[in-house]
Amino acid sequence: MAKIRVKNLLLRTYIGFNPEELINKQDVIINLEIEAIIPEEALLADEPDGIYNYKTITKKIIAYVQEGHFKLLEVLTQNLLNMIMEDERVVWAKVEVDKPHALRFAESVSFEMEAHR
Ligand SMILES: Nc1nc2c(c(=O)[nH]1)N=C([C@H](O)[C@@H](O)COP(=O)(O)OP(=O)(O)OP(=O)(O)O)CN2
Repeated sequence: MAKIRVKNLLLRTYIGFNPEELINKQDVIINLEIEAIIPEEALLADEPDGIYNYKTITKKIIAYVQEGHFKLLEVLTQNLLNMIMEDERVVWAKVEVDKPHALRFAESVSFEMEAHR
């Protein structure tokens, strides 16, 4: 078992329900923690056969977020967590999605959710 962290994935998407947010993309910053089963043979051989490939899930998330339209930050966060948990090799995962500049006077606002199998 190992914990994979994808840190500060900076993407742009439609996020929010204010009129201007419905038509203008905004930055979101995504942080992932994923506890996944590591195949013993991959460790022994130092080969990627059967590994939980962190690039695969990251690219899937990039495509989903950049092509999506979301009103609630909690919906985007929950959907990303569900996507990660679809893989049976994932034992536990935590997702935090920041919406920087969303609140006047605040550096950022985020939702954090986690799930375990
Ligand atoms: N479980 C693991 N998954 C992945 C590993 C790993 O060591 N363990 N390593 C890789 C790649 O080496 C990755 O680190 C770099 O891949 P790449 O340069 O293709 O990533 P990019 O996001 O820069 O790819 P682009 O297509 O150029 O955007 C992957 N998984």
